[in-house]
Amino acid sequence: MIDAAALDLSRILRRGDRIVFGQACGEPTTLVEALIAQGQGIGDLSAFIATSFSGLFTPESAASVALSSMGAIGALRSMTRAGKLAIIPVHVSQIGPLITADIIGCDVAMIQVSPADADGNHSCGLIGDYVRAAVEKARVVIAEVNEAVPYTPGELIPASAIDVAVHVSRAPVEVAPAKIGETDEIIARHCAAYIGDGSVIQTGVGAVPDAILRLLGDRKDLGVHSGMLGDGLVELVEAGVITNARKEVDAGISINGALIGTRRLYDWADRNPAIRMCTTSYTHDAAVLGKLSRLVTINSALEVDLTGQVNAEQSGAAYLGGTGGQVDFVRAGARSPGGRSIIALSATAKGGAISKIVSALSGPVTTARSDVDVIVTEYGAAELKGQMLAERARRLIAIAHPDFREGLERAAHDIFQRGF
Ligand SMILES: CC(=O)SCCNC(=O)CCNC(=O)[C@H](O)C(C)(C)COP(=O)(O)OP(=O)(O)OC[C@H]1O[C@@H](n2cnc3c(N)ncnc32)[C@H](O)[C@@H]1OP(=O)(O)O
Repeated sequence: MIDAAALDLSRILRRGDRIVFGQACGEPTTLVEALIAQGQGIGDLSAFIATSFSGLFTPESAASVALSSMGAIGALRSMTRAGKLAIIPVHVSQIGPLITADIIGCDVAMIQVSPADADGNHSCGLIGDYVRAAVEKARVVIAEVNEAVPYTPGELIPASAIDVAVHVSRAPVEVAPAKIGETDEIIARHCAAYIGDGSVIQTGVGAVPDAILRLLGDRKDLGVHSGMLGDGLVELVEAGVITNARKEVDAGISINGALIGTRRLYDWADRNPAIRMCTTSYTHDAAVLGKLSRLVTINSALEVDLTGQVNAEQSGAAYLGGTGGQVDFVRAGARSPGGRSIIALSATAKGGAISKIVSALSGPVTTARSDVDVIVTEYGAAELKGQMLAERARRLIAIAHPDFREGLERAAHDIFQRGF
């Protein structure tokens, strides 16, 4: 084990190496700082990270390492704005397999782990997801062993798999709960209506998911199977609302890939058998998800067109979101007996200047109209699964902001005049 000050990457990395970083709050910030400081001297380095909330990646850091990601999620928007982030459209379920197949290259894995247990195993702490795939593929594994990272059940990395262990004691990245606005609360009420006793929920983090969780205090035996969880989880588990008792698999355990929150969440998760951190090949896997009944998935988007095509990635030239786990979970929720998949978004953006229900998307299709189930805005829920195109347009216009409905009616008339 070495101290961070002694880390000389020029002795470990080779020119042209491809690096994979642990993501979200599992980002190894000491290693990222070292790479940004020393990368130019090594030369021609590239790296993949799925999301980043640290703020360490800036347009200037691109001089040390060329970064790619599945989107501009978290603090990566400054990078897309500056044209310094290469985007790989990929479902979260596929990131691990793409690393294993050497399509997302991984010569060096840079990860953050907890201190080792008595058996010499480090916990992946705040992130399960593609860490193991990176460790198994890399020529060199560099681990930031952080005393402040909780030991979470699930993904363990044996000390023997680590080539360079760097000892640190610093607060991991935290993401404070989002401020919940009036619109978020109304959207949350429409979404919560789909969550009953025994439902298994998947949400992202952010204002709407947090607002939904606050509305579930009277439900019984909720389950959790999610790609990420925030602070909102803790209260519902402690209140006995989330028990996972009725899940067909992983009964009694909240399944999760990433803890994205504050110290409160991290302390709660430490050696807590009520949670298990898993790989994305498990959290987002169709075969695993297919075993769960009453799965309700809730994700967000930038815009939805009148036929139900969902764009969660790009508005014109601005890359704002990402593919993420949306399609994995939309398909799973739609297939689950008694389950639903919800895309929740406010009806307008830019202070009400533009509608998010649109006649034509300004960016790519993230979720196909043939996969989409329920769209929710503050004006209600549009159930689209199995509906004809013209009926979809009627239902979506009904949940658009009133100021935009007339224009959307005219567009729908033009699009559907042949009677689709
Ligand atoms: C750890 C993991 O595995 S991450 C996996 C989870 N992520 C995913 O699944 C990826 C897909 N989802 C996403 O990326 C996000 O949920 C999004 C981008 C769809 C929505 O993110 P939010 O932060 O809730 O969106 P929000 O409504 O606040 O808008 C974000 C920005 O986009 C802008 N925007 C939103 N909609 C539009 C639109 N239709 N047109 C133009 N701009 C828009 C907003 O104005 C805002 O810009 P600002 O920051 O300059 O004010």
